[in-house]
Amino acid sequence: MRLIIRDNHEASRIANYIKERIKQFNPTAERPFVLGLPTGSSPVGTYKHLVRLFKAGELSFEHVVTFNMDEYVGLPRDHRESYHTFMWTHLFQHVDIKSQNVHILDGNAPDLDEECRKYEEEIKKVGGIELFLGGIGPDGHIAFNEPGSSLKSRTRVKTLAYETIIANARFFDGDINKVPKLALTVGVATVMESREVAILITGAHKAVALAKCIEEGVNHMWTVSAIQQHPKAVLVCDEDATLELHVKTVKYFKSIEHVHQVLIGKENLGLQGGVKSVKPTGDSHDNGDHS
Ligand SMILES: N[C@@H]1[C@@H](O)[C@H](O)[C@@H](COP(=O)(O)O)O[C@@H]1O
Repeated sequence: MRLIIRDNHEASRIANYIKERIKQFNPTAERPFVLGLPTGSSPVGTYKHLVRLFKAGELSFEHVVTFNMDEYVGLPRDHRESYHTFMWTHLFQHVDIKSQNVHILDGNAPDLDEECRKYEEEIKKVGGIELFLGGIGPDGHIAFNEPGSSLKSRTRVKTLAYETIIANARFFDGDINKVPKLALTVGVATVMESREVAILITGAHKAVALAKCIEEGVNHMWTVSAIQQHPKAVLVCDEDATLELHVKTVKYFKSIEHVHQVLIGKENLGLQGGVKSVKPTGDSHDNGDHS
């Protein structure tokens, strides 16, 4: 696993990385690039840059299939805070993605369990997720996999933790009563089965979660910690999010990153398998498998 610490949340680098991954994959209608996507404030800048790249003619979503992480239950699809509205507002309506290639769980489906089962099936049908971009909650949840979720969980209905309801009240006029109490979410295993995972973590309010995630063991009370067992994972965080980490941990990951940048000879997210001639030894700074 890699930890990349930036002074600012460098949305353009992440967007560029996604662009590069899609281009390298060279997707076609028969073999699309399958991208997992989050909502929340963390990815907004990344989506803005992806739109910019599309408008500049540098990126096409024509053969990209997306699966979103989660959706509230019972919120009308066209509600301003539904994740459907979020995704179309921030990304999909601005790019050339085909609407049939967009997958977002339907929180108003008559049979929610069936909706979740079908979602997993759809993911399987397209050959699994290539790259899952994600965010976390202050309680360390990934998607809506709240503390105590099984690390083997699949897409299902979840009751939101009180902490999450409070955190998300900012989107509902600060009124916790307006925040839906249930959501549909991909499972921890659904995310971890994707071939690559990139998680954005910003802000001091997520510092404890980041520390739990990388300095302690895999634990269902901090579901993002499951990422420790992923063979190709990266966490991108800002300085504020590192506040609860040991100085030694921060120095370690910064030095790894520094060496990596020197080896590849150029600034990039450090996610790419750009080292062709030099094979560094040890974990976290190899040819891009981030293990
Ligand atoms: N279910 C979503 C998560 O998928 C998201 O990662 C989290 C973080 O949101 P933000 O980026 O706004 O902090 O918010 C919600 O809880």
